Amino acid sequence: MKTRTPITVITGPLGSGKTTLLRYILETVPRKIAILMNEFGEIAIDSKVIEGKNIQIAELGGGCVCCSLAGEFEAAVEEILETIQPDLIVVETTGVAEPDALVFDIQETLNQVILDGVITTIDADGLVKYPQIGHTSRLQIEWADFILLNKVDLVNEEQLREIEEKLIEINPIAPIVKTERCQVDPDLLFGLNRDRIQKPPHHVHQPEFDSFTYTSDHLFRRNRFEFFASTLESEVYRAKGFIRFAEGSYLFNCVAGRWELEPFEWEKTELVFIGKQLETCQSQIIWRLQSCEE
Ligand SMILES: Nc1nc2c(ncn2[C@@H]2O[C@H](COP(=O)(O)OP(=O)(O)OP(=O)(O)O)[C@@H](O)[C@H]2O)c(=O)[nH]1
Repeated sequence: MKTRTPITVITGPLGSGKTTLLRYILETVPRKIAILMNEFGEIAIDSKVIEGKNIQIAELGGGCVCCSLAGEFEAAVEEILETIQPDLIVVETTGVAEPDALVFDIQETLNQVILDGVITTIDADGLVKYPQIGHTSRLQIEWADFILLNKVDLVNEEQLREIEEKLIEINPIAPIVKTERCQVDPDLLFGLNRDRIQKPPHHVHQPEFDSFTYTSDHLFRRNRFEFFASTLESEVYRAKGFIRFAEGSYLFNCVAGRWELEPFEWEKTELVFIGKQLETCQSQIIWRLQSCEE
């Protein structure tokens, strides 16, 4: 009998560290891994960030894997199995995806694979700034087999304890490991052998976030862009993408008001902004970006 290929699902709120975890797994786990990515926003940033490392990535288009892409997901898994025959498949969902429909799909409809586990990354800093755990994040925590309580470098012991209590209240069975930049013993992440069976989801998911993109072939003035990032409109919870200055190009990441730039080769500026009620500030943001261009 043919063995089933294990699938690991990485989920977690916007900007909590899913791509950071994936990059870390790819650096540390010496197995043939195929990646399936589903991103929110018209331009796929995350798949570009992890590309080029001799790994196979399949992108699921601009929709949410938990709602509109079920058929596409199944087709992508089948294609990966046929063409790559990986040791394992890792799925990174969007921060706004609810994992229940996906888990149900993997467990019930895909008989060549087996769900190894759901790993949820949690942004400790984000939860200190926005302590209310919304419906989607709650499901991401509830369905986790393993939780990375990430960004511990940005909060204090007391805050960490409070967050941990909230997580245990929602999910008393998943182990919680506290991490900085998702650095965890990779052996803990695989072989979880999930045995909880997902009931058919009653899915009424309507993502509360929206997004828009900005692309440009111009170079940006770094000092102006840094000012722009530091004063980014509070409607934007998450921004990411590539930015080109005269001295080189960078990966830009911004979550809950905190931003960073990491050197990254890319030929044009491509930015995605994700937040709530973005229509109120979109034209202002675009105007401010244009005034950062050389
Ligand atoms: N200070 C700090 N920053 C972190 C940590 N983990 C991740 N980050 C940063 O947080 C930002 C978002 O991380 P990502 O891994 O891109 O988050 P994500 O969950 O993939 O984001 P989405 O796919 O947009 O939901 C990046 O700037 C990371 O470098 C951490 O432990 N500490």
